[in-house]
This record gives sequence, structure tokens and C-alpha cells, in this order.
Amino acid sequence: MPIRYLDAEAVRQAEAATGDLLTGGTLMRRASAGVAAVILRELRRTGGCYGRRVGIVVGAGDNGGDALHAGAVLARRGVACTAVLLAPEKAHQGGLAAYRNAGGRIDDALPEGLDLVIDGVVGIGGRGPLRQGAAAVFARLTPAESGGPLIVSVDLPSGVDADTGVVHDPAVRASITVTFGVPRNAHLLAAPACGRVEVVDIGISADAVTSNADAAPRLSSLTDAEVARCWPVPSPSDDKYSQGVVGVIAGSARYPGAAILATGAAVTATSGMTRYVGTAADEVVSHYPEVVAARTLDDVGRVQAWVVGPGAGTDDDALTVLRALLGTDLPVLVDADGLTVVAEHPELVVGRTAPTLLTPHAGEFARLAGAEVGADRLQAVADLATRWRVTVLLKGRITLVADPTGAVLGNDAGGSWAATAGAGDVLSGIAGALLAAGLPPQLAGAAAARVHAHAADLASRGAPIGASNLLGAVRPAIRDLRDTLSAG
Ligand SMILES: NC(=O)C1=CN([C@@H]2O[C@H](COP(=O)(O)OP(=O)(O)OC[C@H]3O[C@@H](n4cnc5c(N)ncnc54)[C@H](O)[C@@H]3O)[C@@H](O)[C@H]2O)[C@@H](O)CC1
Ligand SMILES: [K+]
Repeated sequence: MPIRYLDAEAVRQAEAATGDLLTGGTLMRRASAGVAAVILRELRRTGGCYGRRVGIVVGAGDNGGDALHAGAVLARRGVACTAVLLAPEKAHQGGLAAYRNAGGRIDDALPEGLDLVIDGVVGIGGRGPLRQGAAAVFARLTPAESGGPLIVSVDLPSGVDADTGVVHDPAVRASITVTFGVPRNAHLLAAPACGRVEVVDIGISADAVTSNADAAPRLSSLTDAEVARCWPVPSPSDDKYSQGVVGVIAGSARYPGAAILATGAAVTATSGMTRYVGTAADEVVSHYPEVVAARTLDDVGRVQAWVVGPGAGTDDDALTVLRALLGTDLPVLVDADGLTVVAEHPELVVGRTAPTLLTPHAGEFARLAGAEVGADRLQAVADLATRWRVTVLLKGRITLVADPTGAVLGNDAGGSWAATAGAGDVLSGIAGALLAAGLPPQLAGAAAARVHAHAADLASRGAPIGASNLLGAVRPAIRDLRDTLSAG
């Protein structure tokens, strides 16, 4: 099953479905015990618990209650805890009593020399940026990467919106985020602000959330094993045609780069056959002799899916080609220049019944949608996909792939080395090869994004890369993912 993420409203539904567990305080006890367990493990890993120094920043709601209860557990284990209450009169009463009983200190400011700070300012009830008091406390801390305390956020880094993942300014930047039962949208959408996310089981389930067709977009992500399992593997009876032939229309004699990268990626991603159509045919074949190339659509053999657009121009000829391809009932991936043409002629794709995958970056998305992506990327991509009834892959550090029902698969690249010229052409080639192999467009896009991100990571290892390096690492990336199946 893909990993499901919930918005704040859905989290509250899932909590409410536990009845007595919520009202009797059991959920909070479990949640705070989970926070304490993660922190104790971290302290033990870095030298032990006794005498270690932990600060706790406590807001006005239950998030602060979690932090105080966790502080009580830590204090009993000999950890020297100091809490700052941002709104003393509203601090969670039960949590405060437990914390005081365990010997926890309360002060107006955090002391120097802390090992770790618990961010219990706000969780799913938070709105907007950190308010002044909390902002001042966190501003005084030395960042963890410069030797300052580790920051552990309870549920969410405060100042990060649970539903949209918008990282307000200021917001907490966590080393670790401990959440409860089911991850929230922000744990994927704002992954860089969350650090490592630990999901503690408190006995709630996403299954308890009532689905509502008009509700907010549903966000999930694939596990590595799911990506590996969907990757096409030739069976004993397969031949070069039966695994899916992908046709690539990209680049030109003058600008062959996009043609080479997109076609090379298609060659590398699956063992099906790759055709190329365009004026860069000679350059493509000189790089990849296995590609069957033609100069025009009239000369090309059959394919099971098309990739069209990268570096393919935006003139009348490009429009004619797009009209021809999108008029078939084959799966088509449209990228780059192709998207510029589609933005002018949405009728080419809107409501198309054959699988259609559009792969814009933010600028191309704005041209397609007629408005900037804005802060709420999840809603924006789901809106365009449902409005046009196509699958839309919005590129970025967090890639979002929305299907025509508004369900979204997200992928955190885990780094941004893939933000380099030509990397998008590689993504198109990978996703197009998966379409040709018969994967539905959302799965093709999300699986391609995962392999692309892993390839960037493998190629980079902390140093800048070009798209050719990324392409060269696609095969090891697929191998790594497939290895997770035998490892599991
Ligand atoms: N309901 C439950 O049984 C459970 C709740 N849990 C915790 O409870 C949290 C939700 O608690 P609440 O609904 O009380 O909400 P929060 O504690 O997330 O925040 C609400 C409070 O913060 C204030 N606030 C909002 N935005 C702010 C900002 N930008 N700066 C400063 N203050 C701000 C609000 O005025 C309100 O007083 C979860 O995130 C989780 O940590 C967990 O203990 C699991 C069980
Ligand atoms: K928090």
C-alpha cells in the first residue's frame, strides 16, 4: 500500500474515531511516550541520558501538552529539562502537572549549552508563521549543523502548515519530527523542514477517515518496494516488441541534446524498444545505436507510447505533430516545448481519454493553468489534473503527480542536485518508457521521479552533476530499487 498522508481535518477525524482513547487522554499519553522514546534513543546514541540538557518550548495547545508529558518522562530518566511556557496561563494543565511532579524546571528563557530542544509550540492547530515569542526563542539557538542543539519537533515543525506544507517565515527547522499514527501532508510537502520523520503508533488509522469526493486532494507516496515491483522485467516469452515500444520526438539537428538525453533515458529505463523521430536522428543513433530512428512521423513504425516535446520547438510543425499524436489513442507524455504548445491549445489534451501525462516545471505549469502554482502546490496540481482530466506531474524537489480524480502521488527527491539543465529530458524518457510498458500515467510518473531522484543522488554523492551523469546513474538506481525486493 502506498504511504498515505492526511490533512489536519482528516487527522482529527481519525483521532475522533478512537472515542475514549481521545477523550480519556490515552492518545496524548501514547504520543508523548513516543516523543520521549525517540529523544531517549537519540541521547543514548550520543552519549547517554543522565545529566543531558534538554529545552522544551511549549505553546498554548495540545502540542505543548505532548511536549510537557514527554519532558516528564525525560526528567524521570535524569535528563535536566528546562521548559519555556509561551503562554503560561494556557499551557496544558495535565502536562504541566506531570512535568512539575517529575522535577522539570520552568524558566523565562532557554539556558545555554543545551543538547536538544523540543519544539512543542504548535502542531496541527497552528496557523501562519511562528509568533514573536517563539520566534525569539528559536532565533537565539545555534543551528544544529554549527554545533547547536538538535531540534525535535512534536508532530510538525512549528510554522509549517500541516495541509499545504507551506514553510512560513519564521518557522522551526527540525532535525527530527515525531508524528502520530499517520503522517501529515506537510511531512512530504515540506520534507526539508521536517528532517527525519518518525511515525509513532498511537492506535489511530487513516482507514477511519471518511472520504468525501469534494474534499481536499488525497496525497500518498510509493514505497521503494512498490516502485521496484512495478518496474517492467522481461518475461521468458518477451521479445523486443512485446515489452512496449516508446517513440521519442525531441530535440533537433541544431539542438540535439534533448533528443539524446530523452532517448538515452528511454533506452536505459526498460528493455523495450526505443524509436526516435526528428532531425537529430543521426546524433541520436551515433550515441545509441540500438535506437531505430526516422526523420518524420510518416516513416516511423508502431509504438505503444509517445514522448513529445523536449527541445522540439513551438512552431506550426510542432503543433501539427502534437495534433497527430494526441489524436491517437496511444499514451502520450508531453513535456517542455510541447507544453508551451498545449498551453495555447488546451483542446489538444483536455478530456483526452487515452492516458495523457503532462510534466511541467513551475513556469510551464503557470502557462498551462493560467495562474502561478502558488504556495499550495498540492491543490494547484490536483485542480489542473481534475479540470483537464489528464495526469499532471509538477516537477520540483517534491514532485507531485496528480491523476484526473485529484489523487496525488508525491516524491521527495531528498536533495536538489537534479536541478540541472537537461534533467527534465531524462525524466521524460524514463516515464515514457514506463508508459510504453503499460504503466498507468500516474504510476509511470511517480516511479520515474523516484528512480530519477535516486540516480541524481548516486551520481552526485555531494558534488554537482550534469544531466549526462544523472542518465548514467539511472541503471544503478533501478538496480538499487530492485535490490530492496530481495533484501525485504
Ligand atoms: N487530540 C489528541 O488527543 C491528540 C493531540 N495531539 C497533539 O495535539 C496537537 C493539536 O493540538 P491543538 O488542537 O490543541 O492545536 P496546537 O497545539 O497545534 O495549536 C493550537 C494553539 O496554538 C495557537 N497557535 C496557532 N497558531 C500559532 C502560531 N503560529 N504561533 C503560536 N501559537 C499559535 C492557537 O491559538 C492554539 O492555542 C497535535 O499536533 C498533536 O501534537 C497528540 O497528543 C495526539 C493526540
Ligand atoms: K511542533
